[in-house]
Amino acid sequence: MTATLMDGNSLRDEIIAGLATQIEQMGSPAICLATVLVGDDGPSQRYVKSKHKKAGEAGMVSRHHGLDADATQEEVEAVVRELADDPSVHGILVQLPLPDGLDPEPVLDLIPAEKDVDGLTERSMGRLVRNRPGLVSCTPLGVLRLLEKYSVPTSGARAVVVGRSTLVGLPLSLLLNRKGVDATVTMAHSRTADMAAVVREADIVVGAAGQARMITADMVKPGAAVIDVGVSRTEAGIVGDVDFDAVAEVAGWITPMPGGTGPMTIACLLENTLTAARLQGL
Ligand SMILES: Nc1nc(=O)c2c([nH]1)NC[C@@H]1CN(c3ccc(C(=O)N[C@@H](CCC(=O)O)C(=O)O)cc3)C=[N+]21
Repeated sequence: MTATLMDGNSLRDEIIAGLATQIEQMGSPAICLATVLVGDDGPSQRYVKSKHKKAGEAGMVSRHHGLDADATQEEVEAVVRELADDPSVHGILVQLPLPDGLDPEPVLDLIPAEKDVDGLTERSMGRLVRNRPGLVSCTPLGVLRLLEKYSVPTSGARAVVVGRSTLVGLPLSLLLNRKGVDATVTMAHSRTADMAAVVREADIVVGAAGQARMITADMVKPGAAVIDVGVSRTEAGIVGDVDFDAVAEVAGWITPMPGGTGPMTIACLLENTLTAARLQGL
């Protein structure tokens, strides 16, 4: 393998240790992250569990609200409303997707901007677009931290983000385009014509489409940084958007999967929770 491995696990540990120190210096206030999970999806339960474990390591407290898969819209909204009104809760994360039949939009609308540790509400997304300070989606933040940590040049670089989800692709494109990061960003998606040619232009490629191993070695410019955010469930387990083994022979940097952007998402969620607590006057 020729590419430098971008190790999300070790950077996560570093970030969490830093958070623990900061919280200790604040006098160890009870900073609380609340998660809401509807249904009994296995992987979602695992992610949520891991979020709670890491919150503890950062010196935070956490709360979980699990609802049955057949919970009604009103029941889900009641839980979120209660957390929104509870001054001892600083961050609220509603695990997406919600089961079929539930509309996420009115649920997310109930999260106050200062508790929106996922950066998904209209207020948070609006602030991001308008370049105002606010909470930003954790996975895109994690991608930026990895690029920074490994000194991947971004200014003037061509970045191609494959996937346009509101959770990852869209906010990440905006962040890469920001002053200070200064990449030239292309948002590619399922209707992009000649995807291979578009990706081949990129100095930074982010796979965030959820299409198993769609980014192949022939699509990658030698020396490019390749970041895998994709999560596809296959019979062989969870598979990323990047054809890792072959791409690692071409790329300059590459994230492993697992061990790349997943752990970074959790680290940045906790970072956002501390920011949220401070926004609330802690
Ligand atoms: N409102 C909301 N916010 C989210 O941030 C959110 C969400 N909904 N829905 C689902 C996705 C997925 N997600 C992951 C988090 C951590 C890992 C992670 O830590 N993965 C480990 C492996 C874990 C395993 O193998 O199960 C790794 O990549 O090393 C993966 C995926 C957050 N998401």
